[in-house]
Amino acid sequence: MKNINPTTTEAWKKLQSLAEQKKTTTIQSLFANPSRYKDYSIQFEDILLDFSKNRLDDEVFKTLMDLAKETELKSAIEAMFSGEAINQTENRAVLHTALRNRSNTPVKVDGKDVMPDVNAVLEQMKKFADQVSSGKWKGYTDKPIKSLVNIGIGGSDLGPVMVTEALKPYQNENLDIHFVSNVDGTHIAETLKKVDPETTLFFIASKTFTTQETMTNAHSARKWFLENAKDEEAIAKHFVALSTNGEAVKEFGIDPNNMFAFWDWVGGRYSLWSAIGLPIACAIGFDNFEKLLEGAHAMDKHFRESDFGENIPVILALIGLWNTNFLGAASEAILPYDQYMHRFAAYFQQGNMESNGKYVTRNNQKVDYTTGPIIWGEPGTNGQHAFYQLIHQGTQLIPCDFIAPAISHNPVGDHHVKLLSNFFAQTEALMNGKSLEEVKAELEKAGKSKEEIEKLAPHKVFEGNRPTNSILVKKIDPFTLGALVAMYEHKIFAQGVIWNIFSFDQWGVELGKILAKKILPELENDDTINSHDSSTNGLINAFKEMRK
Ligand SMILES: O=P(O)(O)OC[C@H]1O[C@H](O)[C@@H](O)[C@@H](O)[C@@H]1O
Repeated sequence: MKNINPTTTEAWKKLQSLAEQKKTTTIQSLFANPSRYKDYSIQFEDILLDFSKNRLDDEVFKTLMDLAKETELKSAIEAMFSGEAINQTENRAVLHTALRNRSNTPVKVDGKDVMPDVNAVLEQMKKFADQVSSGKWKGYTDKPIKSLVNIGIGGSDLGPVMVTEALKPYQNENLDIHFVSNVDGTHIAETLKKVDPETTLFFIASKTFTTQETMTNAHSARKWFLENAKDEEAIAKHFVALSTNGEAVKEFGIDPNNMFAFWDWVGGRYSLWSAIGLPIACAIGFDNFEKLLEGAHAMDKHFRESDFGENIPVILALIGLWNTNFLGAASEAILPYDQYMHRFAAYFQQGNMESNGKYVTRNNQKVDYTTGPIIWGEPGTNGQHAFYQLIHQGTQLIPCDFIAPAISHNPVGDHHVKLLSNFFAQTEALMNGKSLEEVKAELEKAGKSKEEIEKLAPHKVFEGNRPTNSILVKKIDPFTLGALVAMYEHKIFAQGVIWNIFSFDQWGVELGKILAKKILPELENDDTINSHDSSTNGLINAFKEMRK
C-alpha cells in the first residue's frame, strides 16, 4: 500500500473549498432535483442504501470519488484481498475475506494457498456444531448439551454476541447461549448460576490465549466444573478452545482434538467468520452460519469488483470522510430499528474505533487531520427517548445510519409499522427540521399569547440539515446480516486507506494492560504504595484501606 498524505491530493484541497462554498446549501434544497433519490440510492441483494439525505451534491460526490482514486484505494483493496502483508506494524496479511471465500479461489500468503486450511477448519466446525445441535455431543454424565458459554473478550466476544443476538430467531430451541467477557467476577458468577455443569459446553475463545480477562474466567470456569465433575478426563467433553495458539491451549488442558484453529492473518475484531464463530454455528446451526459467510462473500465481491460510484462500502466511507474531515463531525451514530440488533453498534465500536482510532500515518508521522470518529448508538426507538434530543438540537453534527428490516421476525399487531413510521420520520425530521415561522404559526394556532410565543418559539425550532443514511433491508436473516457486517468492515478499511493509517493493528490497547500487570501485585500485599504519582498512590492506598 502506498503512502499518500490525503491532504496533499487535489481532491482534498477541492473538497475543502467546496465545503466552504456550499456551507449554506441545505440537504432539503438538493431535493429540487427530481431524481435525487434515484441517483443517490443503491440496491444490493436485499439491501437498499439511500444516501440522498446527505450534504452532498454531484460535484462533491465526484470529488470524493477522485479522492479515492488519488489515494489509490483500488490497489489497496487488491492488496488486502490478495494476501499482501498490509498490516505492516505486525507484518501480517489481512484475510478475513478468505474465511468466507465461498468461491474457493486460491488466496496465497507467502506463496501458500490458505483455502485448504480454511476449509478444513470449517469442516471440523460443521461436524462439531452438528453434533452439539443434534444432541449427539454428550456431557460427562451422558446428557446432551443444553448451555453454551463463550468465554472471550473484544473480538473474541463481541462478534459472537452481536450475531447470536441478531439471529436469535434462528437459534436452536434446545440450546441457550451465554457470554462471559468482563474480568469482574460478577460476570462469570452470575453466568454459572444459570447453567448446569453436566450439560454445559465452554468455548474458550482467544486469538492469543494469553488475554488476562479470558484466562482468568476460563480458569474459574474450569475450577467450578471440576468441583462438580471431579474428574479431569471430563474436561474434554465440556471445554473447547478457539485460538491461534496451540501450545497455550494444550497447557490449559484442552484436548487438541477440541481446538479449532485460526491464523495470525485474522484480526480479532474481524474474526467472527473464523473458528471464533463456532458458538454461532452451534447456536443457529452450521447451514445458517454458512449463509452468514455467503452474505459477507457477496459483499466482498461487490466491494472488490464494483466501480466506486456504485460501490456501497466505498460510498459510505467517502460520505463518512466528508462529514468528518470537511463538515466537522466528531462522531457517527449507528441506529438499528431492530431489537435483535441491539449489540450492532457496540460491535462496530470496536470495529471502527480499534481500527481507525490512530494518529500516526503509514509514513510514521503524526496526522494533521481527523481520523476515525467516535461510534455509538442504541436501537430505535429507545434512542429516540434518550439521546435524539442532542442529534436534533445539539451543537454537534452527528451523522446517523438508520437501519431497518421491512419484515419483522415478530409481526405482532401493528408494532412493525409503528416502528418503521419512526424510522422514516426521523430522517425526514433531521433533514427538514422546523423553521421559526412554522413554530410561530403552530403556537398561534394553539392559541398561545404573543408573549408565550416569543418565549417558547426559539426552543421549538429544529435547524434540520442533519445528514443521515438509511439502510432498509428485506429481513435480518443470516445472509443479509453477513452482507451488512462486511459492508461496514470494508467501509472502515477504505477510510483507513484514505486516512493513510494502519487499520489492522491495535497498539493503543497495550499500555493500560502493562500498567495493570505492574499494579496487580501491589494490590495483593498490605504495604503502603508510593511508586506512582500522588493520585494513583492515593487511590491505591485508599482502596486498600477500604478493604480492611
Ligand atoms: O482474542 P484475544 O487474543 O483474547 O484478544 C481479545 C482482544 O484483546 C485486545 O483488546 C485487542 O487485541 C482486541 O483486538 C482483541 O480482540
